[in-house]
Amino acid sequence: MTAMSKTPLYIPYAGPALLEMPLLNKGCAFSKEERQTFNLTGLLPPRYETIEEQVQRAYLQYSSFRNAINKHIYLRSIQDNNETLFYRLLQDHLPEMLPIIYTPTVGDACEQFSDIYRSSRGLFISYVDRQQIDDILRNTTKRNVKIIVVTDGERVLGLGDQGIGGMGISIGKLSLYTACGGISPAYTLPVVLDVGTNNEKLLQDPMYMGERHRRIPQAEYDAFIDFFLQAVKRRWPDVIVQFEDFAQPNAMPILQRYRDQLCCFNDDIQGTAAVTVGTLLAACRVKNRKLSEQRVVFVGAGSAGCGIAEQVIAQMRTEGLSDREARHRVYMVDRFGLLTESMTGLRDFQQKLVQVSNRLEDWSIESDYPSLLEVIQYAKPTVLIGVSGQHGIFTETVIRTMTQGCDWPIIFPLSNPPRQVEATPEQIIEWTEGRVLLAAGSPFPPVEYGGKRYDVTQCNNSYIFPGIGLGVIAVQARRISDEMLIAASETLAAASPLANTGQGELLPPLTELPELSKRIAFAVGKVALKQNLALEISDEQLLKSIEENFWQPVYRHYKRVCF
Ligand SMILES: O=C([O-])CC(=O)C(=O)O
Ligand SMILES: [Mg+2]
Repeated sequence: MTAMSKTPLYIPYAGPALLEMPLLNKGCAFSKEERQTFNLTGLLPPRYETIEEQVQRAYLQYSSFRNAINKHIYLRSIQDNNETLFYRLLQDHLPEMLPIIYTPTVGDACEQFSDIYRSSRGLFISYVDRQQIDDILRNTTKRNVKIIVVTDGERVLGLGDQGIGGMGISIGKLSLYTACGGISPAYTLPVVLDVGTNNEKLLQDPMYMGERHRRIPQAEYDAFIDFFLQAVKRRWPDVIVQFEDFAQPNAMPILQRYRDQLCCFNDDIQGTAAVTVGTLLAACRVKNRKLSEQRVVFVGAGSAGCGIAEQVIAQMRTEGLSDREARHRVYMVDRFGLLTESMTGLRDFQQKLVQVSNRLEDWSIESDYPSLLEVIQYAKPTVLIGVSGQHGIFTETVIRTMTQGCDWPIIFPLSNPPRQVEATPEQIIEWTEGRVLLAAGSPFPPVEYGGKRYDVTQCNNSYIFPGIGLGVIAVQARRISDEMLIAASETLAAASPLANTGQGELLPPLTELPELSKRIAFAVGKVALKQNLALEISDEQLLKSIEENFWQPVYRHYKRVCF
């Protein structure tokens, strides 16, 4: 794409200030005429460059950094200097750069946020500033925000409480909304709510840039979340709010409280569920079996695990099982073992997923609750999903025992980043002797085993959320329903190269993410229309709206206007 996009942009900015606006800056791609018009002559090296030439230089510099975090810092500095160039660079090198701006390197960027901080991006909303919330939302230069990713930094990936370091994940997710979902960066806003941190290391760290106090009490916290969301609604009534990396005790209650009040969703609960069910459906298609025939064990019964489990159950019901039958097929294992009806202290959403005791009567178990290994021995699962954040919890014995009980097990170690993974793809391939349908939550390099190369499918939310955002914007949906998420999963499963052709991976390559996001957007938009949650438009108009909303990293021609 070398052509400039057609319509000119009328802007009142000029001189050095224009070069400091990342949404408008073009660096040496400002033409001679533009340099005259906007008082830029002499402020830039004299050569006029194309974006391709700029990408070439940036890529050379990028490649000169050896380690991932330095590459991340470099890319983020381009993003803060010239967003069009940043996204064009990403577009040209998507599979290489996705792990740098997103999982896994974004985890390091969150942990080291204050150490590597360079320039401002997004909004830092502190509890102490809450009375100024309306002013804060007016302080951003972005007037027409369509997607906010907000975190309170309490459970960043599998890395726990990172305080304001959570800003890194809000920025990373929104970069994917643009790179893969075509949402213009002018419409996105990363937010971190600073409600303190319980991370002692951060509280003691002289570099830490957040408020230095422990997390505020629950009642104040709940009121603050409400205060924030009401202010957001006043400022941008139609915005999509994506909740990201909230800790378990808050994630589900916030979603339940607000999902009928504004257009919001929780990526860790619903995005993870949608991508996992989509990948499971693809794996079942490869095996020529239904999801409702599988027995599924989850390791990790937090909001992510329980969210996926509910979505699996919903899918089994659509395949003809009763709710009871479906729930019998799903086993949740947490720190203390299998969730059973005799277990106390469970949260509401866990309570619905317990196994009834009389189904376990034949099991001979060693302590109060069956261990993971005992669940594998007695329940004989065909699917094993890890969302525990516990590295090494899928031991060799666990995997070998599972393999004895079923042909072609489906095993998804989903915890992020890679050092938290339940077992590495290499270990799982070795212990199953290559007879496994595998997907991991983070990117992993291909595995050589028995003279064969196994590419590792990445089952990550990034296959889902950019398409949902695009679909919601294209039809101006008012809410995000479960049915819209199911449509996203089904669209993903239908795109599985392995299921469709017997070749390739379970999910399409990352290079296809933009095209896949458009297909997901179409499916999501159609469901929103059917449910009367959106504008009344035809299929052709929907397709057109998706294309029109899909922003491309191409410089526009500028004309000068006065304030
Ligand atoms: O960011 C990712 O890669 C997936 C995700 O939401 C999480 O692990 O919290
Ligand atoms: Mg997350």
